[in-house]
Amino acid sequence: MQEITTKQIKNAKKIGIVVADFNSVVTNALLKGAVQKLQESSITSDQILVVHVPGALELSRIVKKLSDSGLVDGIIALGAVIKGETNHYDYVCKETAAGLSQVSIQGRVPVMFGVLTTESLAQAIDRAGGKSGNKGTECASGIIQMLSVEAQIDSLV
Ligand SMILES: Nc1c(NC[C@H](O)[C@H](O)[C@H](O)CO)[nH]c(=O)[nH]c1=O
Ligand SMILES: CC(=O)[C@@H](O)COP(=O)(O)O
Repeated sequence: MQEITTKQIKNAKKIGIVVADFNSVVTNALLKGAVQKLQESSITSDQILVVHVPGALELSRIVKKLSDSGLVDGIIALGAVIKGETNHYDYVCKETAAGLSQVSIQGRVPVMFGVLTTESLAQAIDRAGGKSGNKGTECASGIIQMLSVEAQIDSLV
């Protein structure tokens, strides 16, 4: 049985991080966690490109543009969608998830879904470096794994 396992990425890869500024107290914490984890994985600052967008709904368009550009080898999309009084939350969550998933599956590079979708600000804070971890850190680990796995598959072709 041949198994493709997670390894450090070999070649100098560039990672794009597209971050929504809506709920920036939370999304900046996600960004910090992602950058810190990438640097712990030997990714230098020169290999990281950070792009800001207004809100979660704008992530998909810019992630696709960045994916198509050839500037990066993988992308982390970060956002924080927090439920309000109306059902607008449902639309923002659904369309953001669908858009990013489409870009990841059909686009040039893998995209990690680092968009929190929570019932409250407290829940979001817990997941941006609080007691429930940091979704940005998780996505940084994930993109490293994806780049390694994809490179290993390519080497078998
Ligand atoms: N309510 C949240 C939003 N709403 C804004 C949308 O994402 C979008 O920017 C607007 O509809 C204009 O197109 N965005 C978040 O990221 N988080 C929210 O909680
Ligand atoms: C997720 C949202 O769009 C939300 O913040 C909007 O708040 P509201 O439903 O109270 O208008």
